[in-house]
Amino acid sequence: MGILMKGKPVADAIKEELKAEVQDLKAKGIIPKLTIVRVGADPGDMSYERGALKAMANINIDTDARALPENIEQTDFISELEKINADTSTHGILILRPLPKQLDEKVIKNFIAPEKDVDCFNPINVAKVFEGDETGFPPCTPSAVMEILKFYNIELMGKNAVVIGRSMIVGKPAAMLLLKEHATVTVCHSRTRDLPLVASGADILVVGIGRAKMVNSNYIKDGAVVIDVGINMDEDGRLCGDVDTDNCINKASMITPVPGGVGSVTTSVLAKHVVQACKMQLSLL
Ligand SMILES: NC(=O)C1=CN([C@@H]2O[C@H](COP(=O)(O)OP(=O)(O)OC[C@H]3O[C@@H](n4cnc5c(N)ncnc54)[C@H](OP(=O)(O)O)[C@@H]3O)[C@@H](O)[C@H]2O)C=CC1
Ligand SMILES: Nc1nc(=O)c2c([nH]1)NC[C@@H]1CN(c3ccc(C(=O)N[C@@H](CCC(=O)O)C(=O)O)cc3)C=[N+]21
Repeated sequence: MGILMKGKPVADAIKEELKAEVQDLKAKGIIPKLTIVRVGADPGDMSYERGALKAMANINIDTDARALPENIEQTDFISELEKINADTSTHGILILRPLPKQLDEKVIKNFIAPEKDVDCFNPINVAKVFEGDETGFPPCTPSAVMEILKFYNIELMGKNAVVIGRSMIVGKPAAMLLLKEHATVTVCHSRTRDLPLVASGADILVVGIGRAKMVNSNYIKDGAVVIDVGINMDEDGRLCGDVDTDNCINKASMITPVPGGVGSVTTSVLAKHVVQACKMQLSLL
């Protein structure tokens, strides 16, 4: 029987460390601040925003949540963004994505100030993650994956890691972060042939697909460590991952649940990035 790797103790450990750091900053008259930019009212965006605001309040990080109209034009969006870039009281900016289609992410990504870009939208930060340069912020979700692996003492050096999914927010950066820790990384996607065969070669399997419970025990090597990044709704409208946990728990040695796994660590990582951004901007790092 495999062990569930819950996110809460990981999130709590990150938060405790941050609270002390934020207190030290406060003594210097500095309060880190995150500005969240949301366009429209997508339920996924709203739930992430709620979680983020709660996490920041808990750590005493200031927040400013901007809700922009669904039909905002690109020039107006960019001028809003430039104002936030220029506002020295805000240290981190989270733009909830994906943006509606009139807003071209390929253009907008270049406008977010790289030093405030706490979720890796700007290509400068993408390049830093690719290089393994820790002055750049990886996206919070794959960082949360790495925090969980570290917390549960999962050895990565020389291990076979398979990532299913190649998006810029989950799969690709997760692959780069695993590579930095000396895992041998394979990245799979919708065109991968015989996915169960490739996945079952993994000592560590990271799944970020967006297909409810797609990954079953045929994808799992005996004793594998499984990280489920997926956030989906099942037939009964309940939150579930991309991994069929009940089906895999006897084969895997360790597995993250959904809810209560990666998603519950993501907002703590976001807070960590905001504090780091604040310190960098004030030359305290
Ligand atoms: N926990 C958290 O904090 C977060 C969780 N998520 C969740 O993670 C999941 C992935 O999100 P995201 O990366 O944004 O999604 P995307 O839709 O951007 O990417 C999905 C990836 O999965 C691949 N894929 C889709 N279907 C299959 C299949 N049948 N077999 C193999 N590969 C497949 C796609 O391949 P191809 O490239 O070939 O199309 C693509 O690379 C979602 O469930 C999302 O809700 C996302 C962000 C944060
Ligand atoms: N730039 C950007 N980055 C994102 O990471 C991003 C985004 N935009 N837009 C919206 C989606 C959606 N998303 C969620 C993450 C976790 C839960 C979630 O439910 N998490 C917890 C429960 C709540 C909690 O404990 O905070 C869990 O998995 O148990 C929901 C939604 C991130 N996203």
